[in-house]
Amino acid sequence: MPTPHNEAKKGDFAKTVLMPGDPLRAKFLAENYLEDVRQVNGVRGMLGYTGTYKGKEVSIMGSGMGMPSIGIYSYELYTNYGVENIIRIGSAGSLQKDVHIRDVIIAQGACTDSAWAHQYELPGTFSAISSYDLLEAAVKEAKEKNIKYHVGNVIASDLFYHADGEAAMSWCKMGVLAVEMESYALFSTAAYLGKKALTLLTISDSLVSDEPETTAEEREKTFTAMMEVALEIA
Ligand SMILES: O=P(O)(O)O[C@H]1O[C@H](CO)[C@@H](O)[C@H]1O
Ligand SMILES: O=c1cc[nH]c(=O)[nH]1
Repeated sequence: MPTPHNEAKKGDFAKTVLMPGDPLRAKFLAENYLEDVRQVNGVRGMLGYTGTYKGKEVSIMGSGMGMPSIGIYSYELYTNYGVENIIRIGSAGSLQKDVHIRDVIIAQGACTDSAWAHQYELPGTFSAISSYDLLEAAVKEAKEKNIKYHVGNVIASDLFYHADGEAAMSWCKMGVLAVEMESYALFSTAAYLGKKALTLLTISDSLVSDEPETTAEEREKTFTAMMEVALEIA
């Protein structure tokens, strides 16, 4: 049952796993929101926890940065541990002037500059989308919590530092809300395996305005609106 990247045993993960890129965000969330919490993975420092939230069993585990990393962890959670739903809770850079620092994005779909979907040998382009019931539940919860949120497309990029500084502007023109680095692989893996996935993002910086960006500590500990939506719908 353990994998090269996960030492958890069968039954250690809940049906729903919340996945921040940063394992320390997983630790923060587990320690501050879960009851009866136990660590289930520590391989490579990719911390994973299972506990209860309002009486419901939930797991939280880091995904690491980028599509190869979330591709490994999500595939193993879905196939080896019987996980049904993965909700990514990440940070992202805004690509639209009306998407501000700390706003929440509920990702309806993800574009990519990666070759991720080539492995499926499709006779065309795969549109990676989130699971509608998770999306609908997140929108309902965000409304109830009076959170400032946007629903739409994101770009999952292989590149954080792009040689072409203007590359993001092409996605901006297509109405894409924000840039991050994992959702295309997550949504595609879920589709391929017949599982469910959603991404919630908090805007940490802007590529289109001079709003001051958030610090690493703020990204780890203060993106709680998004985290609470994810916990409620888990
Ligand atoms: O905050 P996380 O979830 O890691 O998400 C974003 O932050 C990392 C880049 O700084 C990438 O993983 C990107 O997708
Ligand atoms: O600009 C950003 C911010 C967070 N994550 C990214 O991938 N890009």
